[in-house]
Amino acid sequence: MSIKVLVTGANGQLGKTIEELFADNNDNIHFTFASKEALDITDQQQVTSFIKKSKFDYCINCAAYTNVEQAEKTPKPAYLINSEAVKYLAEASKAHNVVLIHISTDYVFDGIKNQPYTVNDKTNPINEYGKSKLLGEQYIAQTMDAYFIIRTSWLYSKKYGKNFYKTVLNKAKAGERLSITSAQKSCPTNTISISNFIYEFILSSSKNYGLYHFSDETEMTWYDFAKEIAKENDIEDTKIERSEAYKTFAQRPRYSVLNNNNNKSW
Ligand SMILES: NC(=O)C1=CN([C@@H]2O[C@H](COP(=O)(O)OP(=O)(O)OC[C@H]3O[C@@H](n4cnc5c(N)ncnc54)[C@H](OP(=O)(O)O)[C@@H]3O)[C@@H](O)[C@H]2O)C=CC1
Ligand SMILES: Cc1cn([C@H]2C[C@H](O)[C@@H](COP(=O)(O)OP(=O)(O)O[C@H]3O[C@@H](C)C(=O)[C@@H](O)[C@H]3O)O2)c(=O)[nH]c1=O
Repeated sequence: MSIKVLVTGANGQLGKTIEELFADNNDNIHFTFASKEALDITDQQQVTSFIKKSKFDYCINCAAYTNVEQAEKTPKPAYLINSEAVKYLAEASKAHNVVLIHISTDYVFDGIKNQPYTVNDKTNPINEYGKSKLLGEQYIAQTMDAYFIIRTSWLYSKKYGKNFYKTVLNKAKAGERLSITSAQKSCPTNTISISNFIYEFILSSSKNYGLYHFSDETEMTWYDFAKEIAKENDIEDTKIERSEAYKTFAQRPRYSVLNNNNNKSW
């Protein structure tokens, strides 16, 4: 029997990675990749009819509002996409027996802890993006049982989307001087790693639903990460300067390493 999987927000960096890795597979898993244009998750009617029509087994929600700076300035769209629309997905998934796989973020934490955050740690987001993502998590947990919420950190793809890796690489290649903060620490996570993690849930037909943490394992600051990016691409890093206080509009957690070994399932 084939397994039918809907991927929302399919043109983002995670959606594109899942498509590249798994669209052609020998596991009888049939993916439908829906871009924002094909399925706007803030349109409740569209969400309901899209999910009802195709009898999906899983929905991987890769759609999100991910501009942390802009969310702080004009929060409304972030709440619409990261909270309200997630509720629509949860309600439609529940009504049509679809398992919802939803991606969340290390920014649900305040960063005051000095040890990796477990799924049992108290959330306390310090910016609007983090608050909107936490509300999305809460809507799912209030609405349904058959879900996987996977929190990850500092996601990057070397190929797709807009992210820190590509920004730094492009600026460094162009010979620009970069001032990069060392005031935050977490684990950059390649979209390939989390795509594999997600695929395993589907392959295994796991019913250990609940909240998970998944990140790559190496802790570093953004400054360390920028240095790594230069090194990996054989670019001279003399123009990458450490900054203690790079000015931003949104606050970020000082420390948001996730503990991957203590997942909560039921
Ligand atoms: N990026 C990161 O560092 C991290 C991301 N995450 C989470 O991982 C998940 C995937 O993120 P990532 O791939 O990086 O995000 P991207 O921003 O690369 O992709 C998100 C996609 O969602 C689309 N989208 C926006 N609004 C809607 C809508 N109303 N309906 C349908 N699609 C929409 C975007 O389209 P468009 O661009 O046209 O608006 C974009 O294609 C998200 O849940 C994010 O919160 C978690 C931790 C870290
Ligand atoms: C571009 C740039 C950023 N920075 C700082 C700003 C910020 O503190 C940090 C990272 O900047 P960015 O804006 O790229 O990253 P940011 O938007 O904070 O990344 C976050 O995105 C959301 C979606 C998540 O869920 C998080 O896990 C995390 O990945 O680096 C510099 O210090 N120098 C620079 O030249």
